[in-house]
Amino acid sequence: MSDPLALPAPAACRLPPARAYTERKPLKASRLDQAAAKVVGLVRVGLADWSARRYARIARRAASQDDEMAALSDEALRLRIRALTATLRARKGFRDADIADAFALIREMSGRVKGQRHYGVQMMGAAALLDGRIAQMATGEGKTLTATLAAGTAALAGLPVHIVTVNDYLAERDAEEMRPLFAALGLSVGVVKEKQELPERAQAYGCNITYCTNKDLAFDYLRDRIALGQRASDVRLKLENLHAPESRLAQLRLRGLHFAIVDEADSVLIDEARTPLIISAPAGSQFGPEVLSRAMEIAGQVSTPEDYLIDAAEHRITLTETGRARIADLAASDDPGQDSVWRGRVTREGLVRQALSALHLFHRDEHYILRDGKVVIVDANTGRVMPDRSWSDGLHQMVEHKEGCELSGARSTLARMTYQRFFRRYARLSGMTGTTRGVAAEFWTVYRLPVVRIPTHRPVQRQHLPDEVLPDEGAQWRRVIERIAELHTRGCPVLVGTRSVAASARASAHLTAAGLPHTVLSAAQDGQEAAIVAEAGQRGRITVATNMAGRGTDIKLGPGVAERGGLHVLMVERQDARRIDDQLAGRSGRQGEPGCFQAILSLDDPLMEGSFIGRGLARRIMALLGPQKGQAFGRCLLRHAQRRTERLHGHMRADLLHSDQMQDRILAFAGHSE
Ligand SMILES: Nc1ncnc2c1ncn2[C@@H]1O[C@H](COP(=O)(O)OP(=O)(O)OP(=O)(O)O)[C@@H](O)[C@H]1O
Repeated sequence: MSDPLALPAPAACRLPPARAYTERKPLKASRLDQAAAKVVGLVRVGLADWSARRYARIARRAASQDDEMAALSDEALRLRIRALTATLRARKGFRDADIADAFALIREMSGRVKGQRHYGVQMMGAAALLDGRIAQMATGEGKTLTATLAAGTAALAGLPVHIVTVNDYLAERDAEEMRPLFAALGLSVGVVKEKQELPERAQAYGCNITYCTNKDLAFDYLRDRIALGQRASDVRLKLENLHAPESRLAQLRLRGLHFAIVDEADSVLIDEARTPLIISAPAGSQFGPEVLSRAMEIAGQVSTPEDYLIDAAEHRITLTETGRARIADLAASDDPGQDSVWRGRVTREGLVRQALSALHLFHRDEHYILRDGKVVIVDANTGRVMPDRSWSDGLHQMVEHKEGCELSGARSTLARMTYQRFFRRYARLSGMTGTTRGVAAEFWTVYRLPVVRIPTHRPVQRQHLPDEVLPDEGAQWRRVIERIAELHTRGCPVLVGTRSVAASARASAHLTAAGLPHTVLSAAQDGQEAAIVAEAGQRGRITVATNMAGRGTDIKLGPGVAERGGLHVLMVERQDARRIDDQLAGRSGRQGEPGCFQAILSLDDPLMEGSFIGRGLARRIMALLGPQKGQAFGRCLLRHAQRRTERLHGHMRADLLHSDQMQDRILAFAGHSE
């Protein structure tokens, strides 16, 4: 970057500070510790967090230097940055006065290089990040720019910083957007991308500041752990590195876990924490198509609820005793030779369970798409494809078989862990999010992260219209199309939010039938993402998007759009958590701009599947209650279904963490706190 303000001594990658592979010791996992943390967590959430006052003081102190900073020549500003770097490196920890000085300098530099000066509330948020907290800042408040203050200060102090986002698109976008500012501060910026090999990754992590996704980061750490082996102590690693140039450290991607700023922290640390991270390697044996066909056949001959139970919410199939006996009979009957695969109970039942899962739990255009004859998983949280991931324990091959695709090789697990356990290993962890609704206590119990609410820069102008609940999908789409047509005529851009590729396709079909021009953004169209997002705020645009566009995307309003009420976000399916609804709403009304959020839903909503009341009965009650009370009843039902899913997911995370902690005892190698 040939930036006129860039420091001459430059963007070179620095050596890791003191420790060779820094990471924090695992948290204590005894029941007593956990119970105590739960109580503290609840108390913390209940009490006002006074630390926000301290952050406000830091912000004021930084702002008081504005005139002095503005008067500095570019050269004088560079000298001040050098002096500050020396001060920060000489100290242990961050003092408020130093933080204020750093913020004042970075803010001034940002104004000169990018034309964007950090607001006071952004400095408050950044101070919270440096203090190891979750800064709760409303959607659109500029968290990307906020992170630069904390990351810049920590990096000047010599800490390698990881800025963690939810997807490749955001990691790359944010890195490119902020690179000129960091370059001007003399800091190097690396981006970790999905397809990179080890040297490129190591180089990106070797920079002062690294933008990456939570998936890449956690998998790279897992791979490092495999390379390091069990119980490789820090001292031993340093010694090895001194004496043997080709030591294990040279095979590592990361430089340890020093300081992480997790953007969209609720998505990364809470929602994604339900899925374990597994590194696998090609396994020796694999079942051929005949065995998979036979499993599918048997799966077609058993029935629910006598033989098996489907738990759609937990994505689990449970065989009943009757089912087990039936499967044994079926497997034995047509197979007089008794192929050895079918003789063992565990293998036999495992195969049929996977076949049942492939048939009843994993649906095309929802959980996966077909691309170039391959099954490509769609991440339920981000709505994005994950081309290099596969389901474990033979499920992936079963789904491939169901779809008639060529079978990929079977894989066996090499290492496994959870996001909870991974992020807890950071010496300094912090995060930013638009909402912590319902999960603030969990941030504390699981990660020891307190939440601090940061005020908005300008008052929020977004209008929330009351939810409308229609009895069925047909009525819902008639109403949705009517509303979109009305907004389109007014020139208002509309973002229609769905939960799956299939729902987006349905929305698109309805819009086409109504003659409304629109664009679809989903896992199937991820290549054109930037272009679609850039256009979504223009006059009269209609964009249909899965939750791919529900987080982080910054839709800029075109000329004349603010006068027409800004972007109108229309949600047609409730999400698994209220927080995710809030995030979708937050695509409009950013930075104090006008905007509107509305949900038009139906009792056919996928969330209603596990509801205590059947859809038919719910429709009858709604009709009986009349328009107004019926609406209130419908809204109540859907909220209840959402809360049920939130609770269920909470239990799943707790279970996963518990089993992970058990494993930790076996797999852990010595990590040392700072
Ligand atoms: N200090 C500032 N001065 C001018 N513009 C700013 C400032 N801070 C942020 N912005 C602008 O505000 C918009 C929103 O920023 P950004 O996308 O970082 O918000 P966010 O808080 O991350 O949103 P979300 O919660 O949706 O992820 C961007 O267009 C950004 O350029």
